[in-house]
Amino acid sequence: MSENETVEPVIGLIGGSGLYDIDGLQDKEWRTVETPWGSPSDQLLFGRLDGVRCVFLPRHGRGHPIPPTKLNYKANIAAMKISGVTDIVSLSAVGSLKEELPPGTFVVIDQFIDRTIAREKSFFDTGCVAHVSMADPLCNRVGDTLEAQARALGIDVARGGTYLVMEGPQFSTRAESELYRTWGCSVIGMTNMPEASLAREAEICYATVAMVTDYDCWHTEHDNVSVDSVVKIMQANSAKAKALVKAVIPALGGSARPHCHAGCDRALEYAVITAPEKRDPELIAKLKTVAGRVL
Ligand SMILES: CSC[C@H]1O[C@H](OP(=O)(O)O)[C@H](O)[C@@H]1O
Ligand SMILES: Nc1ncnc2[nH]cnc12
Repeated sequence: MSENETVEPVIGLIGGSGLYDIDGLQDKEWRTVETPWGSPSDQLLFGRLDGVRCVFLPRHGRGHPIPPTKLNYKANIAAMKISGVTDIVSLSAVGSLKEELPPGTFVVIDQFIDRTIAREKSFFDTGCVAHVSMADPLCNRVGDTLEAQARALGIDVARGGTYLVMEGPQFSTRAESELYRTWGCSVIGMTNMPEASLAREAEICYATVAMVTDYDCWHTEHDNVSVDSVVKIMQANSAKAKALVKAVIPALGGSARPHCHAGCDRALEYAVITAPEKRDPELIAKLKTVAGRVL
């Protein structure tokens, strides 16, 4: 895409715990999308909202059969790219690491600390090496829209904050929770990395609405996190989450837009370092589905 070209936005939504479908889409159709990295968590739900094309993926699959470590993050992001998605909104349940972020708050985060240890983190590999910038790991343009729409709906929203990504599936020990608090982290969850870094490699804008469901296990006046409490709060939040999705899709996709001013859609511009004659043709063929613009 040249500097002056515009892009027709297609909005991707990745629904986390408690969000396995979305209402109000027109021309809804669940479709199987295969990728060179295997199958995504489930079929993808294609549809339109106010004329804007959107694609929904339940991150853990419908019925939540897949744990955070076993998610095929590469297939999930590749399936979004293959489906033409330009902007991803991740909707995720998180624990709060700050007193001032009580359950029910929506946090439009702006940073990650990635403590995961058992996940494949890059589409690139031996035979084609690339290093993208993750200094600003979330798309500010999409984040601004999420914040503005949430405020307009009267949702309690905080802008900015660091999401600590833990491996799981067990929740944190109290010592870990306290440690992450001393690091200044705002919220904790198990899924948004490497999802966000793979979206960056695929040049898809990516932002997260982290929906606080609990105070993890550090707060002396609140119960320790449990699945039961997460699900209860997600159910209580679901009307707000649905309203936000309905508002954000037309706000992000209402008209053709130029390049993302945050630069996410050109993240690979100077990232590939492997000399053309040293590239592995088999890997390049796979990579063309996500990084075709620069290969
Ligand atoms: C069911 S509580 C733990 C679970 O919830 C969050 O998932 P998601 O980010 O997909 O909403 C958290 O990261 C854990 O995977
Ligand atoms: N306290 C917590 N830790 C990790 N993931 C979560 N998802 C929701 N609450 C969480």
